Amino acid sequence: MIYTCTLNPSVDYVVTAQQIELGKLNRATKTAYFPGGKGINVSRVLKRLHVHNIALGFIGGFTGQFIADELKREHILTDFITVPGQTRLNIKLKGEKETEINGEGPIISDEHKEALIAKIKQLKKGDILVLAGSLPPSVDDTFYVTMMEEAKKRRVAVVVDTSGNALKQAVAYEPFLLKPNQMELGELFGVSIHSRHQTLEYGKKLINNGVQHVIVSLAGDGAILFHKDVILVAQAPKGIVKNSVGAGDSMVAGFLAAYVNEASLEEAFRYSVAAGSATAFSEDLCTEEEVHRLLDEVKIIRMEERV
Ligand SMILES: Nc1ncnc2c1ncn2[C@@H]1O[C@H](COP(=O)(O)OP(=O)(O)OP(=O)(O)O)[C@@H](O)[C@H]1O
Ligand SMILES: O=P(O)(O)OC[C@@]1(O)O[C@H](CO)[C@@H](O)[C@@H]1O
Repeated sequence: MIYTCTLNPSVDYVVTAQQIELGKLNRATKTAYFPGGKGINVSRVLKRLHVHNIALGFIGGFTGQFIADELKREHILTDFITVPGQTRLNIKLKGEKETEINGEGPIISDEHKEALIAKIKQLKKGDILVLAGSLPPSVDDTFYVTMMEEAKKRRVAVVVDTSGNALKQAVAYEPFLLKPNQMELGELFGVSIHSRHQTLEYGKKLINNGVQHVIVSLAGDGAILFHKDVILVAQAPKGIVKNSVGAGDSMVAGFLAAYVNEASLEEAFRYSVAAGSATAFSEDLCTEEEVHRLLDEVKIIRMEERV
């Protein structure tokens, strides 16, 4: 079974306006709410790709209830821990450019943290655990470490899609998959990456440190997959970007969906990039139909060098 874990879910409030001027009254031309948070996005895309999964994490208040209701409506299994306070509302402003304002999230008590660890202790060898997104302010980075330790003891494969210190600490646990974007890859090594050469250098370092698969996402420029035997470079399909929120999460879901269906590494990577781009070209997350439509448009080059 695949478990996604979103410690800090969100309701994504997407506001479209022709012009956004700070300090003025701006009127939206369109508004929409989506259940959000990185792990929840992974769960929603996996389900659309017919892969059963269970969403874990903390939810609270009317916003948390909205997430639970929406996932239920989409027939996604959940095993959330309900906490006092409100799940955050993240604002996604779509004017000429995309601007995001992410909330902080509720306070999580020690009792609720332990309840989540107890759920991780129920996972079994062969399960996959996706740890995705930021941590609420009351949960420190070592919480991901505790979860990874429990997962490792049980030979559960771990996927990590987060940033900052939490991402840095994940490397030592030899995760199955890391999906940093170029900026997050740089942050991992305390550098800022500006060239393909540097992306290759630091991606390879992660593999040499024991990470099994690394996908560095490069937005409209595609992505690079690193594995000990091969490096694959993908060009993203061209299209009109409607919403890049969740594109990276869709990549994670696409890769896992293909992997559990025993696709080759190259096929899984192709599926991953197609899913990322399909989300970028959609208002909400991608649909299976759109992912399949884009598959042939993902151009992959196999690099000769081994890591
Ligand atoms: N402009 C675009 N055109 C085509 N594909 C895109 C575009 N932007 C994103 N994608 C697709 O989505 C994938 C992930 O994008 P990106 O690198 O922006 O992820 P991210 O930074 O993790 O995003 P997020 O945190 O918003 O989910 C890319 O590898 C690509 O396949
Ligand atoms: O604040 P975090 O946890 O880093 O990111 C949260 C978030 O921006 O990520 C998802 C897109 O990847 C959105 O659904 C959500 O609002």
